[in-house]
Amino acid sequence: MSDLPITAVPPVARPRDEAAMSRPLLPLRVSGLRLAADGAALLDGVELSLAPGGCTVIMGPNGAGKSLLLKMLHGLLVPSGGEVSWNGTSAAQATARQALVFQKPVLLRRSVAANLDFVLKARGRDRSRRDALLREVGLLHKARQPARLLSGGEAQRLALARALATDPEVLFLDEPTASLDPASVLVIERIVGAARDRGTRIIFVTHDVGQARRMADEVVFLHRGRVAEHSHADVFFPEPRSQPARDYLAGRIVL
Ligand SMILES: Nc1ncnc2c1ncn2[C@@H]1O[C@H](COP(=O)(O)OP(=O)(O)OP(=O)(O)O)[C@@H](O)[C@H]1O
Repeated sequence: MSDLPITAVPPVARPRDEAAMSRPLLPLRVSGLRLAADGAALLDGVELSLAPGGCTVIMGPNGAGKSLLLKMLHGLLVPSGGEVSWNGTSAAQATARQALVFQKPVLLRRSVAANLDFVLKARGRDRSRRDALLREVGLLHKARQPARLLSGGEAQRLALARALATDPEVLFLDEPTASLDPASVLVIERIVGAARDRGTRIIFVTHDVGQARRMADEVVFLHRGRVAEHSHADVFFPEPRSQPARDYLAGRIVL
C-alpha cells in the first residue's frame, strides 16, 4: 500500500447503472486529466480518445507517467482533475469489466488450477473453462503444481490466463514481458494478439520497440506527463512527429 499522497479509489460498492452496464466500454474519452502529488504534476492536461478494437501501445521514457495513466484509466487512482469516460461510464465503474496484468504477477499461494478457479468463481464464470484457459497459455500440464514454483514466464502466462478468465472488455498490460526470455515474450504476444482478435481492447505499456512494432495498431507517446504524440503505428514508427518520440526511437536519452 502506497503511503504517498495519491488517492487510491476505495473499494466501495457503487450503485449499478444498468444503462451504462449494457453499453460497450469503448470509445474512451480522456479530457484534461491531471494527477498531482506534493504539488508536482505527474500527469497534466492529458487528452486522449481511443476507438473500439485493436491494440494501443503506450511508450515513453522512464517516469513519463505510463503506469499512472494506466491505473487512472483502470479506475485504481483518483485524478486530481479532468475526466475519464468509458463511453459515458466512469473509470471506477468500468474497473470490473477490465483486467490489468503487471510486470510482476501476484499469484495466490495455491495450485495453478486453484488460481484460475478462484477468479472464475469470484466472477461467476463457468468453471469448466479452466482447462481450456490453461491449455491456451500452455500450462495445463502444470495444473496441480503450486503456482509459487512456476518460472517467471510461466507465472506471467498464468496471470494472463487469470485476466482473460474475467472476459475483460479492456485488457491493460504494464510491461508484462520485461523480464522474460524471447520465446516467452512471443508466447505472451501471441495470447494477447488472440484476445485482441476476439475483440478485447488492448492497452499495452512497453519499452521494447520491437514488441511495440509487432503489437501496436496505434501508439500513444507520453513525455513528462503529457501526450506528446498519438499516431497510427504505420505513421509513428517511420515518421514520428514529436522530437521526444524521434529521440526515443533513435535510442537517444529523452529527459
Ligand atoms: N504514488 C506516487 N506518489 C508520488 N509520485 C509517484 C507515485 N507513483 C509514481 N510517482 C512518480 O510519478 C512519475 C511517473 O511514474 P510512472 O510509474 O507512471 O512512470 P512510468 O512512465 O511508468 O515509468 P517507468 O517506465 O520507469 O515504469 C515518476 O516520477 C514517479 O516517481
